[in-house]
Amino acid sequence: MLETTIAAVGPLDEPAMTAARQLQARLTKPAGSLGALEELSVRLAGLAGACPPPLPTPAAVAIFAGDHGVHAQRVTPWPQEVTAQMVANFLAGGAVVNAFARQAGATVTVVDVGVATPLPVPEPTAPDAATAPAEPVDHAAAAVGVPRLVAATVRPGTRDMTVTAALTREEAGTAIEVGIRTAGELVDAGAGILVTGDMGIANTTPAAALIAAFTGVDAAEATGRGTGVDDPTYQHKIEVVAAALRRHSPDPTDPLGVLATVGGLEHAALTGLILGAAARRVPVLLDGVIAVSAALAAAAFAPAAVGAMIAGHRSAEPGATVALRRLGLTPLIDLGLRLGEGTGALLALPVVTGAVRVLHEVATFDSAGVAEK
Ligand SMILES: Cc1cc2ncn([C@H]3O[C@H](COP(=O)(O)O)[C@@H](O)[C@H]3O)c2cc1C
Ligand SMILES: O=C(O)c1cccnc1
Repeated sequence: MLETTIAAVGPLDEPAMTAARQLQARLTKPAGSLGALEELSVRLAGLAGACPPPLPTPAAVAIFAGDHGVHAQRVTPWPQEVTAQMVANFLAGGAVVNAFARQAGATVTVVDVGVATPLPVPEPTAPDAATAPAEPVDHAAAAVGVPRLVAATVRPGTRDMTVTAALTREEAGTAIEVGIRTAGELVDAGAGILVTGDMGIANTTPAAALIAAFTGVDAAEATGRGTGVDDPTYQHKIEVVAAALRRHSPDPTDPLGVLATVGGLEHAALTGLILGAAARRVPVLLDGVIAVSAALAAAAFAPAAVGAMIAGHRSAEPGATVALRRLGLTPLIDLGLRLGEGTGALLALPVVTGAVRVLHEVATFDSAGVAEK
């Protein structure tokens, strides 16, 4: 499935991009006045092979959840059980990603690709103060439905990458295929854009290792404070990333090997989601540092996959900026977010929709009778 997906990832369609550039030039606004939205609209035309491209709606966020053996190295202050507890929170609709998904009218699919502790049994559905929205939900919310859980555990968490490979190549490949399958199901169900989400306590550590492995920067440049570690823990976390890189010397031209040795199950599944979206020529809106580390892997498998990627936001994690620079992507928003789950990407969704809506709805100088300069 990975091979056929990679083979299906093609270049952007030049005639559609030319048509979009020509249309942008005729719309009732000074040329270039919509800044980054103009180039985004051109790229989405190239991805769809049509001008205007379809509105990127409805949106579907896929949150891949997994645990990490490197948690044993004390790279995060949070207990591993929080991964499973947050999955339950996603399913109950109580996390930040749920609030932003309701706002954006996005569906939420949670894919357990390797949570190590049993998922808490969900409470009966009576809303309580913790999960009930403060106001009646608007009609966008009515479209999003109930968060869905897909059980696709490859193994209950990775191995500790400072001791051994986090995954076998086969396990990494299976997790990638979970992501490809998820992309296919969401697109078949009508999604016009896929949004990346992640949950996995300690997952900023393998994200940093992946970014260092694919870009060649050293561990200190790729590593951030994740959920917010203190100075001694931060220094230790950099050393953990450096130790994993020394142990495995991952080869950036072998993305499956990189994901297996220093990656994570949700990182691999996100790689598959991105490749699956690119193969179906549907845009994929990237969230934070976990998403962009997976995007580097996707680009290593299929360089043309970058054409389907939109950087939703600039995570505060320094590795995210390193990865975005390498991918040649400019994030749409920069709000100092460092949460993950898909939250930053969902906030950027109206920007993407706006970029495309312009091509559908804005009058031309001719049609509106507006004089040109
Ligand atoms: C309550 C809570 C909710 C979260 N939602 C996303 N993350 C984020 O933080 C984790 C990564 O940070 P680190 O590598 O420092 O552990 C991931 O689970 C990520 O999705 C959360 C973390 C916590 C604690
Ligand atoms: O950028 C992210 O996605 C992120 C940052 C910190 C912690 N968890 C996720």
